[in-house]
Amino acid sequence: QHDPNNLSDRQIMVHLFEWKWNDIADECERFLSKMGFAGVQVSPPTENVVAWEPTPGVKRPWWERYQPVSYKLNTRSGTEQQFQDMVNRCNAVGVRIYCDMVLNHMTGDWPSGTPATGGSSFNTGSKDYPAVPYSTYDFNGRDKCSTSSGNIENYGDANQVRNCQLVGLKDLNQGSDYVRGKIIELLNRLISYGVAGFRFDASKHMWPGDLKAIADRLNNLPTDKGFPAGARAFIYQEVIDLGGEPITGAEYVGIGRVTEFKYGKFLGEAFRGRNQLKYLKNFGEGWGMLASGNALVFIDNHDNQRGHGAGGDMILTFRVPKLYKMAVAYMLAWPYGFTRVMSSYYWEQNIVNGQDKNDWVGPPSDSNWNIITPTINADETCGSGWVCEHRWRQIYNMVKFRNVVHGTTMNDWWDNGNNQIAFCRGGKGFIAINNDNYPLQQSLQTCLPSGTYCDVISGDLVNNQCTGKSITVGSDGKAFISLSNAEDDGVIAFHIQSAI
Ligand SMILES: O=C(NCCCOc1c(-c2ccc(O)c(O)c2)oc2cc(O)cc(O)c2c1=O)[C@@H]1CCCN1C(=O)/C=C/c1ccc(O)c(O)c1
Ligand SMILES: [Ca+2]
Repeated sequence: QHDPNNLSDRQIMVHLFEWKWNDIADECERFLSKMGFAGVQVSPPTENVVAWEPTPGVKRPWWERYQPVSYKLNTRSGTEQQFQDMVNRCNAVGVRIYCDMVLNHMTGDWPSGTPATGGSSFNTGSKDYPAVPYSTYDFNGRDKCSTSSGNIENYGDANQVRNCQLVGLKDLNQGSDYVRGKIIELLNRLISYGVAGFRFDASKHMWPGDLKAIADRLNNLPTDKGFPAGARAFIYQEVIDLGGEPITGAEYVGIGRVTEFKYGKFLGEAFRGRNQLKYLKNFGEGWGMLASGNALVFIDNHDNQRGHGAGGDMILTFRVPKLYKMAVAYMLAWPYGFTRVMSSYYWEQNIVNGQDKNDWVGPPSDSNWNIITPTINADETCGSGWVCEHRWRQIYNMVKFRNVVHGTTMNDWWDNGNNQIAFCRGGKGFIAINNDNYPLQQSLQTCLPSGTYCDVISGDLVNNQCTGKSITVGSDGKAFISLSNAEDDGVIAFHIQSAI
């Protein structure tokens, strides 16, 4: 269903991509809880293939975790016990855990003897995964897929997209009672540990009817893990739908929310100058996107931040920090969808003919290929190869902003007819964005009570002082907003809880 099972004063999820379970638990307790995050999307917890040089030079690519070998909870992020500890520790401080679940397929083709993160054996030639167990009868074969290769060849054919193999990945038959039973058993085990919901990976490649049948048979969330009686798992389905294909996100909205990839694409285009920001006045359903209550929105995700995924080269990432922070600030101030903040790790790009040859690089790891624990610097940013966008002041302060204004609508929109915009959220928050190449200098309606407020983008409210800009609002709610195009950040934002 569509409710994230979040605490009411927490409205934003963070994707701690490739983090270890122990490190996520630490982050819940030392940062995510106090900053008002609703929950964490964690990487797939199911045992996956150890992808050692599928092609020369490629070692332990991030996408190995999207090739399950079994439903045992042993991965580079940790053991089943560490997983349970993480869920308990995060729930205890009000931060939910959402699991990224790869249910559409098992692995691609691998030589016999290829290892797996939990030591299980498997044979891709005979589609044999004894640790589940799955055998060839549990997969879509020639009876379901009509292409000569057995793989998806034409995204214009909805049957192929569901019943054929995605890039050679062994395609499970979710129409089979046995396969449904194994999937439901896995999801109910995670529910019993206190997980609040699931990302259904590659949902476009599964029949909505099968997903609904599975979702309907899940147990209620356990009251002994702090959920209200009758609570149901939050479900958000990855459906890459940028239009132009027969399969649309709309087919899946009855089961739960759907990832709205148009959102990040449109904002990437707008902030990169392809579209004037003034058009963002009706951003949402008015742009052909899903209904707000059905949408899971984000600026970038683990796949398209590498340039080739959905939205391609327009997607904003940590590599263009000024534009990225402006787009994230807009997303977190704008009353549409349930928002997800990406938290990445660094990798050195090697762009050849517009494509990053290193787009496969996995998380920071040591000489034994164990994932490295993020170090936290004195200024609360991350080190040792982790970007931790969620720890950037401009981003975590906008998480707070979104929580403060939750429940209000957007009002008092202003724009300069180009790329300077501003708007209120009820009488609780105000934001101005300048993406023109000249200063924004205007007296604007902020909708806030008169007083002095700290800009939460350029600084914080500390010891009743503003470490960044301060703004004085008059009795008419107006304030003089000055935002040069030459500043570090093209945003000013303040709210009733950043008042001095
Ligand atoms: O070139 C690649 N893949 C072909 C183009 C991307 O196609 C994939 C899509 C995909 C792309 C576009 C679509 O419109 C679509 O319906 C599906 O979804 C996946 C989901 C998985 O769980 C595992 C995968 O290997 C893929 C995948 O390869 C490289 C090498 C193999 C993995 N991979 C990748 O690039 C892996 C990508 C990947 C992995 C996990 C994801 O959740 C995801 O969204 C993409
Ligand atoms: Ca499928």
